[in-house]
Amino acid sequence: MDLIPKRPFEIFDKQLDNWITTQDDIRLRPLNKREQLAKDNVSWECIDDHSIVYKPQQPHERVPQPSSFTFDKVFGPTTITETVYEDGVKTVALSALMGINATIFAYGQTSSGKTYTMRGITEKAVNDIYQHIMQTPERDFRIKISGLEIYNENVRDLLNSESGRNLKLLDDPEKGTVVEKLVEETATDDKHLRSLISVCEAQRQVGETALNDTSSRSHQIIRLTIESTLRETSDCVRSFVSSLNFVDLAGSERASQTNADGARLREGCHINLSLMTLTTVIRKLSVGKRSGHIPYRDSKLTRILQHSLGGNARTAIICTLSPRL
Ligand SMILES: Nc1ncnc2c1ncn2[C@@H]1O[C@H](COP(=O)(O)OP(=O)(O)OP(=O)(O)O)[C@@H](O)[C@H]1O
Repeated sequence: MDLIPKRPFEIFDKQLDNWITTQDDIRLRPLNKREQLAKDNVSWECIDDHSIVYKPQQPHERVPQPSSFTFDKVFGPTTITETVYEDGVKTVALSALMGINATIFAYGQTSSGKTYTMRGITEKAVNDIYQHIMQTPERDFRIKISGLEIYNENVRDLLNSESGRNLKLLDDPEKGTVVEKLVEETATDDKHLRSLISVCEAQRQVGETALNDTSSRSHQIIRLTIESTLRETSDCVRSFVSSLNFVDLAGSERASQTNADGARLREGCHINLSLMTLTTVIRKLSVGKRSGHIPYRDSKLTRILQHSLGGNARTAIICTLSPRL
């Protein structure tokens, strides 16, 4: 699986005061209007396609050590999402067409560009999936979609607003963890699939923080289940079933930085705890069989994604980074 680092590195996550171990890509977003008006400086410099370095803004500022980091790919502020998709996560996404479970995460602090990046990536992947279907007339494809969000450790169906705010997780002996009563729709074509994705995005819980007027306060998982069967009998593998997960994580944050209190503060605690569990699970998977117990059950996010993280699975993580920390 893809989480085994080819070049292990650690990125200092200033928001959580926590080291996460991962591989894969990082995308630095450009300064937004507010930051430009405030004449903010960019705190990071992309040295080349694989390296990024932190530039302290104050003479006595605490700087993460080391202050330069290596990734599979570094995408600078002028890079468009199409390039992030093509040069980064495309091969992982399209492996779901070959029967391999695939998950793409956007991870980063609040307002760093996770939702912006993940929407673009989902759009490009849907284009490629339907292009592949057109070019593979010998197979019969069926695409199903479900969408959920995990908000304060409660699971909500994004395709069925009537289903309540706290769906149960059940252990199925064959399928692993399943979400009770989660609606799964079959897409009739790409247009229908796009409209269902839009329904999920519109249903998601957002709130205002000091860093983002429309901050996503939940983890969102859009899951495509791709089934394909060979029309004629032959020596080739006849049927594939796999899932492709697009996971837009809630932003990691420090309460002081987002001026959080009340509901926002409670949300932030849940968000940070489940991100901690996710990083622990990923770190343990990265070291392979020696890692012992993997605490999937410590958060709903990792429980739901268990089969997509371990086993017959490929994973890509895009860390998004704000130009100002
Ligand atoms: N690469 C980019 N180019 C241009 N604008 C961007 C880019 N990335 C993000 N933005 C803009 O920055 C703002 C914050 O982005 P976004 O909402 O995607 O952040 P987020 O990480 O999902 O935040 P949160 O965790 O608070 O939900 C949005 O207005 C978005 O349009």
